[in-house]
Amino acid sequence: MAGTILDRICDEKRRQVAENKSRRPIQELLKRAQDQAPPRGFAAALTHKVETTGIGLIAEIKKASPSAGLIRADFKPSQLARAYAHGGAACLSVLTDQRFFQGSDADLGEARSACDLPVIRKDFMVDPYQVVEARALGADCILLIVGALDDVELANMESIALGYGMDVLIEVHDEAELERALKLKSPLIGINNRDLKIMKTDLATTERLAPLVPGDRHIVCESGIDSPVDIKRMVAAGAKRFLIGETLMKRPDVEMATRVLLVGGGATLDAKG
Ligand SMILES: O=P(O)(O)OC[C@@H](O)[C@@H](O)c1c[nH]c2ccccc12
Repeated sequence: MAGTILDRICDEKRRQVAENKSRRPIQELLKRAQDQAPPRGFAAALTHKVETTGIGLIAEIKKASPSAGLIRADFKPSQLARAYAHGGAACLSVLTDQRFFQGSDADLGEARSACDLPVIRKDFMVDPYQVVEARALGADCILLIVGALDDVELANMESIALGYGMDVLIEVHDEAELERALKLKSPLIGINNRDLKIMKTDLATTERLAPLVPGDRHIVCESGIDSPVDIKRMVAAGAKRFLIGETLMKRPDVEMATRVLLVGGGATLDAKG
């Protein structure tokens, strides 16, 4: 049987990383990573918004995806970053994968320098080289997808990221993956409502897994959130942190859409409104 979409993406990623390694030796990246200002504090910014407004939003900058195709034609990462910041997001997520999401490393730099929000490099990490690359690009957090990595790879990449002072979002989709995620150090546990193996979303995933997440970890409810009603449903399931892309990226006025979603979902306004 042919592999899943996730397998295909990761195979392609391994090819790209091999290419990048020969083009840009790790020594060069290590130096660039070292020259960066310290990370902005991704998990801390989320917690701050949760404490001040009730909801911490990671707003995603995503031009296209394998499941949706082209999401937004008018795509300017710096403008979108400012809109999300003014709309009340705690953090940004920037897709840097080119082949499947039409993103780029440059998008991350543009978004991050346009505002003061912490940024997660949203990509498929299959090699420690990419963690150093993320820091060299200025990323404040990385994503590790449990379903794509073994325990040794996860622990290794997590420790490199934590060593740089970055945060790590550990993404799971089922009970077995959650159990493996809980062996790691990072408190940020992303429950992906989208099954990356078949690209279908179901909010019941968060309802099923949230009760199994210990109180010292923070649930990030990811994917498929369409409306304030969905937010309220996920809050009732125990989520206070959200990762939302498509719904916001499809709206012409992204700032307004962000605010409407947050306030409609039950967030109170903080000082910035
Ligand atoms: O656009 P949505 O349905 O709101 O989802 C955002 C985010 O959760 C999704 O883009 C995502 C979650 N995990 C990923 C891993 C790789 C690529 C993308 C993702």
